[in-house]
Amino acid sequence: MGCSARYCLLALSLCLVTVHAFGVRIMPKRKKEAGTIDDQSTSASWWQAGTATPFHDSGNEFSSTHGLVQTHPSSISDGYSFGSSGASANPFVSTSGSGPLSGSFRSNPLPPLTKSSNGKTTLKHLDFTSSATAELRRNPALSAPDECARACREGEPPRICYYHFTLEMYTVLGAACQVCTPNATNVVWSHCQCVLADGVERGILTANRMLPGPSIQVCENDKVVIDVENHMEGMEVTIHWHGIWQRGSQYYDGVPFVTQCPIQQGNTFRYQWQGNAGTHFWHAHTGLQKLDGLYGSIVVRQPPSKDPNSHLYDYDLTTHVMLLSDWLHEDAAERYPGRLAVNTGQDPESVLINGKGQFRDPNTGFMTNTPLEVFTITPGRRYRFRMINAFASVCPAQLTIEGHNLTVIATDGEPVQPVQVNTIISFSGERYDFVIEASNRPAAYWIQVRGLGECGIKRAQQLGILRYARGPYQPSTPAPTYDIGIPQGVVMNPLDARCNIPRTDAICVSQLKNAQHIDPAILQERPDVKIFLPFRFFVYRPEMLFQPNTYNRYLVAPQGDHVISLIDEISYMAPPAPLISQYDDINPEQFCNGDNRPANCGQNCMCTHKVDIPLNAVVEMVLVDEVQIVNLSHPFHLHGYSYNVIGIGRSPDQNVKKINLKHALDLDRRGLLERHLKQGDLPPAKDTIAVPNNGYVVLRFRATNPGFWLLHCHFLFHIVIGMNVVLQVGTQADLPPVPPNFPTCGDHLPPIN
Ligand SMILES: NCCC(=O)NCCc1ccc(O)c(O)c1
Repeated sequence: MGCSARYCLLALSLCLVTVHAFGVRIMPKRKKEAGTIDDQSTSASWWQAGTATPFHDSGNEFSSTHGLVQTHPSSISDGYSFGSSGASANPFVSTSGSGPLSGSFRSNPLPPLTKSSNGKTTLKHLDFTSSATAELRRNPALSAPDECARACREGEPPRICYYHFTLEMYTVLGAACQVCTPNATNVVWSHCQCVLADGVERGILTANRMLPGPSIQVCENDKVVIDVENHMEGMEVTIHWHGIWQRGSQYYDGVPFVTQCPIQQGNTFRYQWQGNAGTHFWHAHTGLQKLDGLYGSIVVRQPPSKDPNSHLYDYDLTTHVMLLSDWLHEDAAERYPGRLAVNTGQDPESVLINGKGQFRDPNTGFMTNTPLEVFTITPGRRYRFRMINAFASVCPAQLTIEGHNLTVIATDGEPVQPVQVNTIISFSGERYDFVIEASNRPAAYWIQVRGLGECGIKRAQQLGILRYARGPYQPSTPAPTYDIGIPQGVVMNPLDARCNIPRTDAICVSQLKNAQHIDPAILQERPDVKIFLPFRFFVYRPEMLFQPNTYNRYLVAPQGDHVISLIDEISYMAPPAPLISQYDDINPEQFCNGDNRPANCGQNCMCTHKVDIPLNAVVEMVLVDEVQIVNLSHPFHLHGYSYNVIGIGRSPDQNVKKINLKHALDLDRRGLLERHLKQGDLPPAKDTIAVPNNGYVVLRFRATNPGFWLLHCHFLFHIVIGMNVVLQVGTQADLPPVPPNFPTCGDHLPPIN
């Protein structure tokens, strides 16, 4: 079969790649499969006809796909043993280092995972041998990523965990895919730079040529150091560590012009922080870069004795992170400010699970046959999974796993009393940790992630596989489709947000109970500070927006409205220099808030929205949805804190069709805002919460972390049109000093000579 080079390079499952002295020769591995398209040589994508099939190598349980070791060969050899059941070996034992890091250790009876050149076990998709070797060699105090991803033990000394992210413009299905895809002898190339995504070629942005970028997995009290080296042509960047409170490291929160100057092209910026426990993630906070691929997971583990839910699971594996993202087949910038005729709106084409998936072209019906993500479990064991919603679009994500209940044990890094559900709906920026018991028939089961809301139009979804070790690779049931999915059963976080009625079909976030002690001051009747923040869009009339000599920003929403975002009638504009490090360089007139609106600031009032909060105050915030678009609930993320979710609701007044600030204030006056403050109420702690459309949420926190903290809708396109506000907690005097040689920036407007 004279297969064209291009096709074979892409169609990994059909071809063997044999390396000869003269180069790479490509040969058919087996006869063409029924339904396989064998001439897509002109296509930029990796297609097959028919339904989704999990990609796997020829039956070797320890094989990887395209050089990435995706799953643990066996949870026995690769588990963190947190329970009494089952001794486990930690796979991340440094051959040169201090020996076994977990309590129990037994030799691995199975073939080893990929070995890197230094002989360490590596997991490429976690970048556990990082590109940081130079710094690591220079400084023996630093631990490598694979040394830090370990079981955490009380009394064990903390480490300094070092990461190096090289940010670049890169490509899905680029030429790297020619040199390190799996081959006949299953040689695994541990640093394969091939990014497959959903099998559709496009330009992307990457950290270390990976999608998602490197995973940061450490123990509580470890110090995390990340050198971010920006080589994206003509782009500046900051990285935000979503969920990390940055107490004492306020300068490293990664918000452009709030906590730092953006990192210029060619520059390296060193972030340093200590992580609060939980499932978090990192992502670019500049422009639209996050949607083009700049994100990755963060897991800060604890000794089991410190996790109130540790008795519920046996394993907390490094590979059981489930990062969900939405995916376009073009640069995100193509959708901003937005188009009117084709590719309108901002809805994604596709969804990825840990950067993997397949895509069915709605026009041709052809499906790419790139690998699906596979999570391996062993019968009888209980596993902690850590789900991260890294979506950028407005679509909620619905996760369902065939044949398995999900026991939710934490959200946004904070433990909750366990609740059992069958499906989890999450919004951009949220995390849900759940336990799966491998108690079903040993087989392979579908994982379905559906994009809801606006994503229903394109029916964007993705599949993954939950596989029992030594069982079959392929689920025996037909692949769930968008319309005929896995039965949803009990829903975590129902879209209808009907939260103040007893119901058996759903559990709201406000019905979760915190699994930890709550500061009694949080539950006192009157908070020290109460802030009502209504938010909405302002819709421009074209005559106003395109007034000659004016250049106001805008987003073309899905229905063609030209909008900006308002919080308390203000659209956030970043100042020209960072608040935290160059406060005095900023013209005070730049600042504003609801009580201090600039003179003549019209309906599209744009300024640096800043609300001042005294240090240590008990703060209550009421976020009120004045957008009032059915099916659109905005997830608000607060930097620097977790808040307690005191209440979620809608107007109890049947005559009120639409909630607004005035009505919310009235409800509050009449004591009708839902607040769970009774003795024994245990409002859960979160850092990202969806405000139900036409509803409100009541949040509280004690402002013990001084700094400049962004509070914003986590939808990416709403951030860039101003749905943000900065909370300044305390004063400059409460903050640690600016790190030495902290980069500066600002306007350059010298006198004209
Ligand atoms: N009567 C208000 C009309 C309005 O606000 N139109 C905007 C709708 C919108 C904006 C941004 C989005 O991302 C989105 O999905 C929808």
